[in-house]
Amino acid sequence: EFYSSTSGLEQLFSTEVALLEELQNYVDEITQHAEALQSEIDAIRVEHLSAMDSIGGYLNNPVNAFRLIKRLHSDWETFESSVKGDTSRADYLEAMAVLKENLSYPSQDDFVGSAIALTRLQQTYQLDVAELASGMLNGVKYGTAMSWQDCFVLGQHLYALRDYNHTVPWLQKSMQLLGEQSYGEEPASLDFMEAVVGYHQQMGDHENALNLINHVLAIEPEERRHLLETRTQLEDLITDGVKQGLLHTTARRPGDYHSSREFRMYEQVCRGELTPSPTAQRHLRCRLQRRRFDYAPFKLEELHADPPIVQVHDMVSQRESLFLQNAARPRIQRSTVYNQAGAGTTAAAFRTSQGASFNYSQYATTQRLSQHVADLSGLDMDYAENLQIANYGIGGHYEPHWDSFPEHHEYPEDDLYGNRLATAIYYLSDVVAGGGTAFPFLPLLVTPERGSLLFWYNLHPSGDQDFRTKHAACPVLQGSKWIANVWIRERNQDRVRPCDLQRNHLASLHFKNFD
Ligand SMILES: O=C(O)CCC(=O)C(=O)O
Ligand SMILES: [Fe+2]
Repeated sequence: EFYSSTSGLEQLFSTEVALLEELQNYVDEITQHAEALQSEIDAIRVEHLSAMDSIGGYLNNPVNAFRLIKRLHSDWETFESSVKGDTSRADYLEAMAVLKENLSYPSQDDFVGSAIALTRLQQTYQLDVAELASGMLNGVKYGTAMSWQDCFVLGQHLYALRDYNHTVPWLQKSMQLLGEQSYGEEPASLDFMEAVVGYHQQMGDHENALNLINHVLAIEPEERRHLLETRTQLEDLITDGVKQGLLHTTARRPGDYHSSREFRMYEQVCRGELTPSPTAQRHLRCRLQRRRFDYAPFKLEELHADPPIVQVHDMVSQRESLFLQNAARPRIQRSTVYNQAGAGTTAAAFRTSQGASFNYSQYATTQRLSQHVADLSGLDMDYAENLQIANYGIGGHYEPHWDSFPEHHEYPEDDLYGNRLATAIYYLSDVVAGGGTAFPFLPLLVTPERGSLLFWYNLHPSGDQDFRTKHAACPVLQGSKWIANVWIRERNQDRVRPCDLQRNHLASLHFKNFD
């Protein structure tokens, strides 16, 4: 399970704010010092300028003679000692040492995790590297463009992660951006490009290796003659269609879930490319469902007929959503981001593993969440697990899974609850882009809508797992996603879900080992 959270990033952002402030202090101090010295220099220069007309005449003036001697006797010493006595550098380093003890810093895992999240988004939503690097998402400008160094570091890490397919376009982009720099044709830049040729060669990406060599040779044909031999080799490899190198030898194994048909379907559902057929949707209705007492009826939208999946709108108010987010925020902050001294657990994480768990009785709001599900489903909430609140940041996701436990699941000895009969997910936020709940087999994509509730049964009436209910949280492309999960167990629910003695799970068995 890989979640990532925005609350972690907020902590890192404050880290950078503090670092920036300290560095600004330092720069202000040295600027002040430099300005003081500069005005001394200027004054002496003016003096010299007027002396230039006639040095003899100038020095014959006793006042000028005195001033020259006085400057050399004491002023220059003052300048020197003001440089010697400048504590700004030491002050800065000292302040930094203290800051590092107390601030949150990302770990190596966070760095790798954020690089993976970026390529996950690229993969799932088929984003264009050029667009992404320019700070655009789906044609919308979301941030600053990436530098050639950003692209290079990302490429390098993908290389280290052996994700060569993603490495290639990032290195390519990096070199293109480097070529466009004012210093792009300087020897140091060309040396760098030569080194990157090596990466492309290792990966067996002959085309990009050749392009880069040609680029370098066009700028320095004489100095880079040693590349000619490699160029010929590459040309031959391309002509002969030779496939060698890491790109080809480290291809994904056939058993890899990420290259399975099921996973590709999941990604297509996330992108909105795979949707239920009009026939399947024809009988779906929106309706108002009456409630006990005089509560407003549920605004119920049928999303899928068999297995039935409904989304109920306007269940939780904006205020309640924010209350729940704030209640969960301090508790989902995990220690994957730690401070550099290695002492603190204060900092937040890119990954929220399980989110935070709440007893329904803890707050009036959590009680209401439970009551709504009881009213809607008629199920006995005494047999529900604690409420689980989770937050996904950019790239945060949950790959396809069943909420129900498999047939041979080992329940605790004294288990009174049984399998997870039903799932209810409250969406506690809208999501700007991505972050839908995908059911790859149906194939249904549910768009998170703040305040709504998604509900379905994970088990057939026989108690067998309904394998059609496999679902996932698509990666968040933009924004932050908050949900609250309600899982209701199967015990004592017979009044609402009478047990079927027939094993009627054949309809879903096909999806058990799909691919
Ligand atoms: O976040 C979602 O949309 C789905 C979450 C989920 O499936 C789960 O937490 O089990
Ligand atoms: Fe789930």
